[in-house]
Amino acid sequence: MASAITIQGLNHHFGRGAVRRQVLFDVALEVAAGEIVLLTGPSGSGKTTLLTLIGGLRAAQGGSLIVLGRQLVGASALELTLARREHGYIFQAHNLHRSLTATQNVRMALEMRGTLSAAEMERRSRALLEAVGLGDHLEVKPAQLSGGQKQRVAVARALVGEPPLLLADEPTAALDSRSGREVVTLMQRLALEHGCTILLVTHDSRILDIADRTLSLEDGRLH
Ligand SMILES: Nc1ncnc2c1ncn2[C@@H]1O[C@H](COP(=O)(O)OP(=O)(O)OP(=O)(O)O)[C@@H](O)[C@H]1O
Repeated sequence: MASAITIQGLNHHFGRGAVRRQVLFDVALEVAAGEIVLLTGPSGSGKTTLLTLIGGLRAAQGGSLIVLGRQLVGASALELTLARREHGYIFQAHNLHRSLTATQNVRMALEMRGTLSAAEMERRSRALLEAVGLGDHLEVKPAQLSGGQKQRVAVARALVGEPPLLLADEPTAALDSRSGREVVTLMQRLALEHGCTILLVTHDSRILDIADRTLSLEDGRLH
């Protein structure tokens, strides 16, 4: 099967001079297209750092990091921007726009790509919000939604463009067990229906069963 992510010899340091500190050590990882991989590990072990490197949200410093066929080590700012457009990304904090409704928040992910008509973007955004159980909250702004509902809007926004790669950082941390289960089931369905590859950072033992494989990062080393 084709590879979605191939990492070899990836190291990462934060800071300069005397405060320079290494947080990732010689990471090697191969994730096949369509695979669901969970990444666990203690707080501070480097999970978010690794996810943001794979997502092109920070520049990789050395080694080799090939994501959806693009080499991200040494990539220009433009190349990283192009890479980011191919990923769905769900953050720990939902990062919704406060002034936009749920539907507008989801639509934004499609508007950035600029390939669909306004009517089609509206249709897909509404359909996905309905799929995550927010059909009654389409025109509501984030302030009127619960934490779990906001996170479901964020999930809909990440999935609406049917990305080939979904990167999620603790997507269920703020959710009760029922909404957490709904959110991961939705991701799993996307993976099956569209061959989407999923890399998910989690401490949530309730969702470990959705994984094809679980990896552990400890002190910046992958096990
Ligand atoms: N921008 C930064 N500058 C300096 N150090 C950082 C920066 N971001 C993270 N670190 C440090 O790098 C290490 C790894 O952090 P990271 O956020 O990747 O861990 P994590 O495994 O995701 O933790 P958590 O489970 O608590 O979210 C930590 O020691 C952290 O303090």
